[in-house]
Amino acid sequence: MSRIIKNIVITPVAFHDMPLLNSVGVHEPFALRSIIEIITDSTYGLGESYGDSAHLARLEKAAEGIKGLSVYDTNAIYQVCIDSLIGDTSTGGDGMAGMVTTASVVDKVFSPFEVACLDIQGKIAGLPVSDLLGGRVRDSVQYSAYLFYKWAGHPGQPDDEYGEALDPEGIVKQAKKIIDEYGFKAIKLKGGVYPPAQEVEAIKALHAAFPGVPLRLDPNAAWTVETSNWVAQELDGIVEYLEDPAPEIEGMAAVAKTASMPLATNMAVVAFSHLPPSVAQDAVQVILSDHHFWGGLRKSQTLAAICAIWNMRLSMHSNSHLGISLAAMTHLASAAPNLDYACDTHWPWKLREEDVIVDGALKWADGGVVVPTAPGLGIELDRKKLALLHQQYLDCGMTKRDDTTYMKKFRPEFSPHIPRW
Ligand SMILES: O=C([O-])[C@@H](O)[C@@H](O)[C@H](O)[C@@H](O)C(=O)[O-]
Ligand SMILES: [Mg+2]
Repeated sequence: MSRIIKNIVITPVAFHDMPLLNSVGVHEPFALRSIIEIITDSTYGLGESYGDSAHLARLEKAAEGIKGLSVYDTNAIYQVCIDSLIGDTSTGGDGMAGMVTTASVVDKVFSPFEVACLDIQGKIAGLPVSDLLGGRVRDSVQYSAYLFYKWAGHPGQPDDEYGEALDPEGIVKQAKKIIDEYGFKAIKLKGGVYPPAQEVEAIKALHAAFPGVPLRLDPNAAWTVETSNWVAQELDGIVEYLEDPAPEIEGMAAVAKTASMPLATNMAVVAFSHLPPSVAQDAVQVILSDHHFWGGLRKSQTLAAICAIWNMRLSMHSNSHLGISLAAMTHLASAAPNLDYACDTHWPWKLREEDVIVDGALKWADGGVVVPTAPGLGIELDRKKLALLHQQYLDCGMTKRDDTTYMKKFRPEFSPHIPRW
């Protein structure tokens, strides 16, 4: 099988999303992604990334330089990504709505190409990607029930299947529905939406409704250090970790001094250069890895190794995504021995039928995804579905994720300023 990259096709897609609330606003009716196909003479490999226009332009530029390289030469591919960004002055555009602002742009651009190369390497070797990463330590990867406060439906549209969740009762109802469907064994609540006392009440209601189930609360840095300390006291013995209570490494370090539970982050420590100051201050005890911005699967393994050395634990972050990302996340988590928290996924918030991969390769069972054992990522592109979601991208007219502007359309007084409480 040929190892030389002959062509790269990048297709922007849009899929329906529900009105999920967070500290910066509310999800729009569609989430955007980019689907990356690396093509050789004999096969193809898949990657998935953000779909904002600025990110798409960066991917396209890097792709030009990557053509002609070998799928095994990921060092050269990384260098092309570095070079292609010289003089890039565009800002943002990563599809994270301003919540993860200091991740490495090079790592974000490189990631989907690396995943697609590993997909091809696995196909050539006749081995699943998990084997290329050192082998599976678990046959199924656990995910958490990722709960959101949400409106019943997008304004002006019918209610969606999950309906409204604006108080503790609504959150418990949502948890029951998601857990009934997927069997999740850990629960995360996205906070930073209501005053902390109400979110604490929601966690306590979940604790009462699901005794013994590990819980997490993530306000996306919407609280001051003082407020975070109060929440930490209230949730002592109730949450397995508090995620990004306060902004920045310094804020997290100040909370960590008194909080009884570990602090986790996908905002304060999002690049390798953030690790030394964080470790020095013992600011976070759990890193939420995310191969989309930590530079792919192998660099995520480096992160896992660093966490093991410095006695930090590892979990996994998620944004809205499709099946290619879920496959990559699952292979990575299956081969990371110290990734023993249930990973985050936005999966339940998309329509089941909306994806770009052939049905059946990713199987949900008991709150987890069974690690595919077919060569590569173990998934195939469904070109008809890809064309549909690409058409949806063209028709929806969105070119970037902007939760804040969408929120302001309905609540003009809304401000995404943090810390808010
Ligand atoms: O999708 C959302 O609203 C989340 O808030 C997401 O954007 C965050 O990046 C993420 O899930 C998190 O854990 O912070
Ligand atoms: Mg988070």
